[in-house]
Amino acid sequence: MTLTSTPTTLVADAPTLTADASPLATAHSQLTRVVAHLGYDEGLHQMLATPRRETHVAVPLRRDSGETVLFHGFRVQHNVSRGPGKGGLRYHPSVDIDEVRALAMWMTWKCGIVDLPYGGAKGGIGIDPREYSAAELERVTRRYTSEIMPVIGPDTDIMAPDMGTDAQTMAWVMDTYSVNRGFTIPAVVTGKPLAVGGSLGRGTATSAGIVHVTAAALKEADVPLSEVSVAIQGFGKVGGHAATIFADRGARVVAVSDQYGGVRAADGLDVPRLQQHVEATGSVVGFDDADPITNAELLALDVDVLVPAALEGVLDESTAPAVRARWVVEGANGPTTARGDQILADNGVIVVPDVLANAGGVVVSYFEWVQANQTYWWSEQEIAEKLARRMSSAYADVSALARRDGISLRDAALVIGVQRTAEAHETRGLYP
Ligand SMILES: NC(=O)C1=CN([C@@H]2O[C@H](COP(=O)(O)OP(=O)(O)OC[C@H]3O[C@@H](n4cnc5c(N)ncnc54)[C@H](OP(=O)(O)O)[C@@H]3O)[C@@H](O)[C@H]2O)C=CC1
Ligand SMILES: O=C(O)CCC(=O)C(=O)O
Repeated sequence: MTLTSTPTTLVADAPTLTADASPLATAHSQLTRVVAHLGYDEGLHQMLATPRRETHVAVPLRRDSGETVLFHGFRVQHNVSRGPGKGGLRYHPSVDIDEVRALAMWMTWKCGIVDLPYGGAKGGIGIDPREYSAAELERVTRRYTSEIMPVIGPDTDIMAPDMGTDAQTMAWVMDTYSVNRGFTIPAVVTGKPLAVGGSLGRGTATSAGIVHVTAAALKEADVPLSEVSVAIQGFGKVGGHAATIFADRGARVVAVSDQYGGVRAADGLDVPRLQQHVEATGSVVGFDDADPITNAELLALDVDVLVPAALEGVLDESTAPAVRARWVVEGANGPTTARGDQILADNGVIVVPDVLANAGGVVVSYFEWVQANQTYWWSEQEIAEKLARRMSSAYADVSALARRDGISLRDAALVIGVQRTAEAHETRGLYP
């Protein structure tokens, strides 16, 4: 398991979530706006707002100590009109059915925006993975997979890593599913290790996509990527690789954070050295040649680009007014609440929305699934080129629609995702 255990000297930063930050409230409010823009009736609105299927399972764990603990696990298939459900599996203490519903809905729109033959799904377990050994996490993952076996599969619902899970987690899911079916079925999950049919480029795909859309947004203002400063909240699979790729492309990464706090260096952080520090200590906190900052301070830094790449709801009515970045590129799912979004728009901040900005992950997941189904693998360069084309084309479509209709990039992205989903419903004859 690559997740490090909690360093004993670190104290988690105060959570920034406030009352209007519920992910499901945010997702519903976004859908309501877009349905009004598209002029859909209430029946279609309700169909789009309601998950097709929700699975709630009890996941008991016998701890290494012999004690038994129980977790709640979920898998929500929000929509399957365009193809199988697709979306990550999250391990985090805040996971509950409403959060998973919101994340599943965002997956539906995301897959529509980048035109993948998928619907949207998401799963999660309310567990803090840092508190459990690798053996315990393996048992939890295998039990969860056994419980949801009837509703997942390479043609029905395909999982991938999200917060708190990784390639190893996907290998356990794949193995449990395959052993139960009697033969190896690599296409039941994506984001798995190369040794069991993973794809080159999946580990960095979400972050690479974030950098592609950032470059595209900057280009519209004639600003080169090599001239901007960037602050990134979250230094996990998405934020950590994004820091590396931004730095490799010449941008100045001036601040990063994790759940314990952040670090800042006005001239730019030495990202490779920072990665080594995190591998050794489990946190960005304590990195030398940098000043400590809190997560709240990071969100308010005077930078060109702010990338929230951790939790939902961090840019809300209390934090959004302090944002000084000109661009917010949403690496996380749902980092901005409806009120936060309005405040950013009023202040002239350009928001590249999650469903577009972080879609690189699911795009390369799709490539992984295609490769697994055809049992023929592509080179890293082929994948990088296909990803770049898909992200550039999605950004261009969204930006053109935003200009044409005089709406935000978020609304334009959601209009495309929602419209493609509704069209599939109606064409299949499922629309009542
Ligand atoms: N992985 C993927 O391919 C994709 C992920 N996403 C989204 O990106 C976001 C991050 O996912 P991912 O990088 O995979 O998850 P990881 O678990 O790999 O990393 C999460 C990061 O967020 C940090 N974090 C957790 N809580 C807080 C907090 N309260 N304040 C600040 N930072 C915090 C973690 O800190 P610490 O290390 O200290 O725990 C860690 O650095 C999520 O919203 C996810 O849904 C979206 C598309 C695809
Ligand atoms: O790669 C995938 O299938 C989905 C990743 C994910 O969970 C997300 O995009 O939010």
